[in-house]
Amino acid sequence: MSAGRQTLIDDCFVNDGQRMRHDDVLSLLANRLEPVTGTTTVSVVGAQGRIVAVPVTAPGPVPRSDNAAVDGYAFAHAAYLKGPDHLPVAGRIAAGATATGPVPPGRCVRIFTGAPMPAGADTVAMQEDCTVLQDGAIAVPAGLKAGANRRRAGEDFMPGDPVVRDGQTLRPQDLAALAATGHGTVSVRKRLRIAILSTGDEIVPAGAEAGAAQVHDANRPMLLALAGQAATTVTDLGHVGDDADALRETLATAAADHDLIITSGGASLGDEDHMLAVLDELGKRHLWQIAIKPGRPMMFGQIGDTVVLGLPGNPVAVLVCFLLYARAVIGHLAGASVTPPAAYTLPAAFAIDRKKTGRREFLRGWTEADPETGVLNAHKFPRDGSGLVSGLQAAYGLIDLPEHVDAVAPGDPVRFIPFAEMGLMPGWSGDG
Ligand SMILES: Nc1nc2c(c(=O)[nH]1)N[C@H]1C(S)=C(S)[C@@H](COP(=O)(O)OP(=O)(O)OC[C@H]3O[C@@H](n4cnc5c(N)ncnc54)[C@H](O)[C@@H]3O)O[C@H]1N2
Ligand code: MOO
Repeated sequence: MSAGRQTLIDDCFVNDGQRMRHDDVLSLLANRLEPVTGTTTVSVVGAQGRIVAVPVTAPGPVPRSDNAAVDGYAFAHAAYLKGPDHLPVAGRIAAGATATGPVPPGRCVRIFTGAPMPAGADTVAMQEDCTVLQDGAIAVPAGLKAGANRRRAGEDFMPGDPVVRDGQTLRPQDLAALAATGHGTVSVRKRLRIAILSTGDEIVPAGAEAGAAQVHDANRPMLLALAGQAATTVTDLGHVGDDADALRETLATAAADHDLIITSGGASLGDEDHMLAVLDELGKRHLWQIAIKPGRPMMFGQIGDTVVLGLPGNPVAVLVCFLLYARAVIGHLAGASVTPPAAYTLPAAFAIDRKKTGRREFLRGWTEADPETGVLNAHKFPRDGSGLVSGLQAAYGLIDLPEHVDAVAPGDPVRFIPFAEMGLMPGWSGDG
């Protein structure tokens, strides 16, 4: 974060106990956060996942000239309409060659896919449709339209057309567009510096021996993977116990050289939960307690100019809070355009007899076609516990039940947000 830049407004306007609505949390994050990353120039090769800092336009037309879309024979359509259907071959143009020409009327040139159209030719007959006659002339079938099998200069990009816009996260096809329009480099945001910390006396690292009262640290590998994208660098701060001094020191040290710290655990008000007190002591808190389930005790604040997100300890709350809020925070700080994920309205394949109104709930779910009707339904993981990592694995997305809903009957329309819409892509295997 640049020195002297005030990213967050320094007031703690949320009273403890007063829970903020989901939409208001998103507005708060959008209003209080701005990009903190500088810019750098990188090669187009390998730039996937980086965030565009400066919009790019096409300097010239693409294709750069009219060219053949197929291997075959190029000729003037007007002469072909009037003249004989066999055309002597007047030359040959391969892809990459300079166009010769002009092609004399009533003649054709041998041409290959991607080769520039010679002057005097506007139409290409595909070689499979043509016959090479004994005298070497080409018999062209009747019925070809003017301009057939010809690609026009600029039909993909005209000079000045936008190629990528600022705030856009570069996808492989965007790299193709940059390269196709002649760009070898692109100006992108520098990587956002994120630190990840687990808290709790009961936590032991993945792979360590654990007693019956201990819990393996599931959150840290998940958060490191979620936060570790091309547009970020991620520091693993490991784990601290329920010790206010150790937590204070770890957070203060990390704040010196990170833009964002994400913690999990210790977010509520138990005697061993220290996040709230330590954050209040070291910095400012802007939010604690959201009217959602899971993830209610998430906190958002700052230590100096470093943003702090204190996620609850339950792994389900961690994933949900990351996808709903941390992703938006990272986007705002890293200079990305932040847009709400697309949600699909689908019939519920489950029932919920009673839901508390005034609270937004995000259930773990997936979609499945009804075997009889073929209609896609939303299914929910049968158990709701916030500690169930297996439910996260079974899910393909979140079922979003708004505040006013008090029950769900089978067939009721519900909003389903696929994980892929929140940046969690399924892998290569068919079943995610
Ligand atoms: N009296 C109240 N108790 C609880 C409340 C409440 O409002 N009043 N809220 C509940 C809700 S909702 C949640 S969520 C949790 C949040 O608690 P904390 O953020 O303080 O988290 P912990 O107590 O440290 O841990 C909760 C749970 O998660 C396990 N955990 C923690 N870290 C990890 C990790 N890195 N990997 C795997 N599992 C982890 C931890 O062992 C606990 O089981 O509080 C409820 N209680
Ligand atoms: O809301 Mo707590 O976040 O998991 O149940």
